[in-house]
Order: sequence, then C-alpha cells, then structure tokens
Amino acid sequence: MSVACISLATSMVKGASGKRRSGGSLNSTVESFECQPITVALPPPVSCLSGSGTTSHHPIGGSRCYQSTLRSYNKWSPTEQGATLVWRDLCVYATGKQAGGSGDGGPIKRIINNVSGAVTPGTLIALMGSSGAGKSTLMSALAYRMQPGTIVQGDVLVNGQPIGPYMYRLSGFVHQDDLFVGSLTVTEHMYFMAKLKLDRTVNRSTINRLIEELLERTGLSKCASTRIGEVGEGKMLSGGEKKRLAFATELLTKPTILFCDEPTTGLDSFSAQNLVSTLQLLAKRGTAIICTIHQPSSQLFSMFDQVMLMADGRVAFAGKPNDALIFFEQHGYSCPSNYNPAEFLIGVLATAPGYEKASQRSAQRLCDLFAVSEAAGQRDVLINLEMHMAETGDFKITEESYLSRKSNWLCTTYWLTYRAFLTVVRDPTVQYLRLLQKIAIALMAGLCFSGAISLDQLGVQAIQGILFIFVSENTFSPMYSVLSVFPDTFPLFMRETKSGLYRTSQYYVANALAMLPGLIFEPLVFVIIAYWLAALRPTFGAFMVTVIASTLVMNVSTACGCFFSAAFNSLPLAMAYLVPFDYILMITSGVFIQLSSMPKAISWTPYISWMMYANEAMSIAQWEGVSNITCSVEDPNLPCMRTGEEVLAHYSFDESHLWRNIWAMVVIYFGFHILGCVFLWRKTKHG
Ligand SMILES: Nc1ncnc2c1ncn2[C@@H]1O[C@H](COP(=O)(O)OP(=O)(O)OP(=O)(O)O)[C@@H](O)[C@H]1O
Repeated sequence: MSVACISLATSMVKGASGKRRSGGSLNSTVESFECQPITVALPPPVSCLSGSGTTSHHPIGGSRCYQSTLRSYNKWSPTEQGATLVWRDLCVYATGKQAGGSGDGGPIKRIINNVSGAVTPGTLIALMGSSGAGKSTLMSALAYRMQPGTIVQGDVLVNGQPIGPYMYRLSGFVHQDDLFVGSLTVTEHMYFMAKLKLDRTVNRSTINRLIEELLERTGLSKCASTRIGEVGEGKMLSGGEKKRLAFATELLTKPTILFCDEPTTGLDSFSAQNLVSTLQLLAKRGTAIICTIHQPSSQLFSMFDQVMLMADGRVAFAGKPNDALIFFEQHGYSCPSNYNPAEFLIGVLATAPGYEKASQRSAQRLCDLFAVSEAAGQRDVLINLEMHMAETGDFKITEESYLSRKSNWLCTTYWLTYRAFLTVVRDPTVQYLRLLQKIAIALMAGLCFSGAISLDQLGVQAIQGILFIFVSENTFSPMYSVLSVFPDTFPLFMRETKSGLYRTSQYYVANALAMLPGLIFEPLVFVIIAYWLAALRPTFGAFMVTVIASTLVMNVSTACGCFFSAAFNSLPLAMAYLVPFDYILMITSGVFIQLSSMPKAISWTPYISWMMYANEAMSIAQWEGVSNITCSVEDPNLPCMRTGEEVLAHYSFDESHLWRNIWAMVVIYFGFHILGCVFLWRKTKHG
C-alpha cells in the first residue's frame, strides 16, 4: 500500500467531508466512497464485523474488505452494527479545579495533546505507556466519563455521532478501583445491578440465567454466595475476584464498547491471562474493547489486536503489537530477543531518572516520527472517512430513545432501599451496640427517676428532667451517627448516578427509608422502658404522645444529620457546623431558659428547635388537666405551682399547642430531608 494512495484517499475524504452534500441520497454517497479508491487504500485488516456479524475478506490482496466494516449510516444503531469509535485532535486539559468547584483553578495543564485514533468493532486494543503518560485520562475522555476539573477539546465520535450521555448505556467502564457495597453477596450485587441496569420488563428467571452465565464466564460461580466485603474485612472476595465481578457487572448490559482501566493490575499472571482471554472472547462477539495496561507479560502483549503507545499525552505508536516493535527498530530501538517486548517499548518511552530531558526528547521524537508515518496515515483515512460519513448522514441520532430504559421511579427506589437496608442490618455490631446502648440508658434514666416522680414541687422538676432526657437522648446520638452516611458512600454514589443508574432523589429517599425501621424501633424501646420504670403519668394518651414525640424527635434529628452529611464533603466539616447548631437547639428547648424571657432579636430561634416542640408536647401530655400539685408546707415562701396549667406556663408552654408541635416536627423532618437532597444533588453537579 503506498503512501500516495493513502494521501489520495485522505484528501478525497477530507475534500468531500468539508461540506454536507446537498441532494443525493446518503447511501449513494457512501457507495461512491466505499467502492473506489478507499477500499484499496484502507489500513491492513482490523477484525471487522459485517452487517450480519461475520468477517469477510477483501478480494484484493486477501485483506479484509473494509467495506464490510462500514455501516450504511442510514440509521444509527451501534448495538446492531457494532460501534466504531474515532477521535481526532483530542486535547484534555486539567483546570486544577476540584470536585465541588473548589480550588483556585491554578494553571491549566495539557494532559492529552492532539491525539487521534480509531477502534473498530471486534478489536481489543491496549493503551500502554509509562505512568503519567495520560492513558487513564484519554480513556475517560473517550468514554465520556471525564473527571471533574478537566476540559476536553476535539472530536470523539461513535459511528459518526459525537459522544454524549448515551455512552453510559452504550459502553461499559471497568474502573481501576473497584467500588462495591461490601455487605452484599456476589449474587445479590449482580441481581441488584441487573435490576438497575436492565429494563423493568426483564423477568427474574431471565436475570438469574444471565447472572449465572456471567458468573460462569468470569469464574465467579464458586463465590456466588460470598460477601463482597470492605477493605480490611476478613474472608471476603479477593482483589482479583472483585475485578472480575466489576467485569461481570459491566457485561450485564452487553456493552458494544468496553473500557477497562488497568484490569490486570493486582492479578497474578495466570489470572491476568484468563481475564484477557475473556476480553478476547468478548471482542470476537463484536465488542470494541479499550484497555489501559501496565507492563503486560510477552504473552499478554501478543493477545491484543492493537496497541496504542503513549508518552507525555501524545501517541508514539498505534497499530499491531508486532508492528510496534518494527517501528521502534526502524528508528533505532531494537528489542533484545530475550526481552519482554511490552516492557521494552514502555522503557523506551519512559522518563529515566537523571536523564529526564534526554528521555523526553527521544520520546517526543518517536511521537513526531509516528505522526508522519504510514501507520498514522492509514489511521487518519479511517478517521476522516468516519467523520465524512457523519457529516453526510441525513439521519438524526435518536439519543433520547436510545437512552431510555424502561424503569420506574418507585421500582428503582425500592431496589436502592433494599440495598441500603441490607447494609444497615448486616452491620450487626453497630446495630446491637446501638440497641444495647439505648436499653442501658433507658434503664439508668428510668431507675434514677423512679422514686422522684410525684405531684409536688420536686416532682415537677423530676418530670421535666426526665422529659428532657427523652428529648436529648433521641436527638444527639442519632444526629451525629448519620453524619458520615453521604461522605462515606459518595464515590460509589457518584459513579452509579453518573452512569445513569438512578437519580439523586432516589438514592436519598432510599437511604432515608432504610433507616426508618430503626428510627421507630429504638425510641419505642427507650420510651417503653424509661416511661414505666420512672412511673410517669399512667394514661394511654400521655404514653402515646411521649412515644410519638420521641419517635419524631429521633427522625427529625436524623434528617438534620443527613442534611449536614449531604451538605458538607467531610465528617469533620459537618461536625464543625453542627456543634454550634446543637447549642441553639438545646438552649431553646425550654428547659434552661423561659422562652418568653429571651431577647426579642433571637426570640424566633425556639421555632426551629424540635427539642422545644417535643418538650412542649410531652409536657402537655404530663400536665394537661392536672390540678392537685402540692406545695411545700415547710417553706410557704417558696414558689408553688398548683396546677398543670401553671407548670406549663412556667416553661412558656401552652396546652393548646399539642398538635402544632407534632406538625411542626413533621414539617422540619421533611424540610431537612428536602434540603439534604438538594445539597446532595448540587454536589453531583460539581462532582
Ligand atoms: N485533574 C488533574 N489535574 C492535574 N493533573 C492531572 C489531572 N488528572 C491527571 N493529571 C496528570 O496528567 C498526567 C496523566 O495522568 P493519567 O492518570 O492519565 O496517567 P496514566 O498514564 O493513566 O498513569 P498511571 O498509569 O500511573 O495510572 C499525570 O501526570 C497526572 O498527574
């Protein structure tokens, strides 16, 4: 194949693609390009997928007919025809801004520098290069999964269409770091992900069959019932098994493009080889697979159809693994016969300590040489052809319909709640400890107050005292215990929500719902024990009001904790703001100061204090209708409250406020949760 021929084809494509043709059908345009010089000038065979999913051979020179790899482009259907991903003049810049919009910006740094390339259906390509060469950044840009604070410039197309959010459905992305909910078993995780990723119409038996098949294919059948586990926990999935589980999860949706960020890192050579064999099989079925990979063994290196070698954000070579060695040899870098070729190639491009300038110069020289090489010319023909096809296509990409997955809000929320609930109940140490702690405090408080509750002046103090214990015990510990909920799970939440698996509102509601059983059970146990031990007012009404107010207090406090957890990025930051807020709540609870005596400017603060609302509601339940409080006979000069009404007035409480207090707590509960959800959503916009 001559360079002249390639440049002829390239210039024809460029010339024709400059403008959208007016008139004439798309097919005729395509045909005129497919059947004439381009088929001759096209690159050496990449494994290709014909319309029927089989490969065919070009009649000239035995190379595969490139024509068969081209879609007709009268519709956009990567799932049926396979996906060709091309990128041209791609640059990626880091702005220095962190997630959440923080950071001063700093100098803009170019990470990827004018990179072009193409991957056709059925190709397994390895992105290689020394550490920091830009492999992960390039792959994230191609997958439409950019890190916050980065800017992408240039064209990236799938079957001629610019990439967009549809990439989350069309492609799978196996991340370098595996994030899972450790409390689930492998099967539970797969089932949960299937429920989120697949159409609602796919039934249970189909999902089970699919999971079984995927676990079999990834060698995870024997761990089907094993818990995934968190880092540091014993007897859970190994690192390699987690990696394979990440693969299996991505394969649920049968992606047409699969991105794998260092899939073999941390695996022994046998497991790594198994994994790449699985990728080869997948590629044979038409999936385009792009992997970043570190120092593969010779055998692993030769298993890839194509390699793309990167140095300092540029391409030093793209083509077949063997051709890479030939290219390097032609330019003075000959791989010794007993040397691992991948290690050799990366070594040539790496920056040697002490010789930084010289190594960078030689790597840049190779990049320059590749840019004007025949291989680069062949690649550009393919890229330009794809660009041209897109420009002449009259079809409209129906991204919306492509993205749509038959799911419904409630169904997704149900599965998220189920997962969150399993996480809560499968942490028995925390659950048992919390319950034991509640029972112990209830017993202690009940016993301490058991002899002090009576209808006299000392009894008034004792009753108000234990009511404050009910309120404070259900406020502080639950509020602080949920502060880490969102910061802890944020990375997984971001990854899943960015992949379009669910919305922020669904995740937030699911977390709130999963906590609910505990938030009802715990205050109930507390009140039952302490109320009867202390011998508070023995009427059903008073008891029920105490139960309802305690439950509401615990739920509102947790909602407040969730809000602070969602609003701040870390536990220490959330704590720093919550502690002063605590004091406002406590001071305005009605126990420490007569609310009517507060300065006018801050007299509104009790209205945001659910401690005040709960205290007032419980006090009303204890004192409403009481008229026989005795006074001390020893000292008639001491102040004396003879009726419940007087007791309530002493604390600036009012008998008629019972329902107001209950409703106020309900409103605050929803208010905090709505705010929490909004703040979490804001974080996803910047994250
Ligand atoms: N958001 C960012 N801000 C500033 N620099 C960044 C950012 N992201 C990546 N970089 C820098 O860009 C370069 C390429 O990073 P990248 O992670 O793509 O390299 P890599 O080839 O995948 O490396 P490794 O093999 O070690 O994972 C590195 O020098 C890295 O420090």
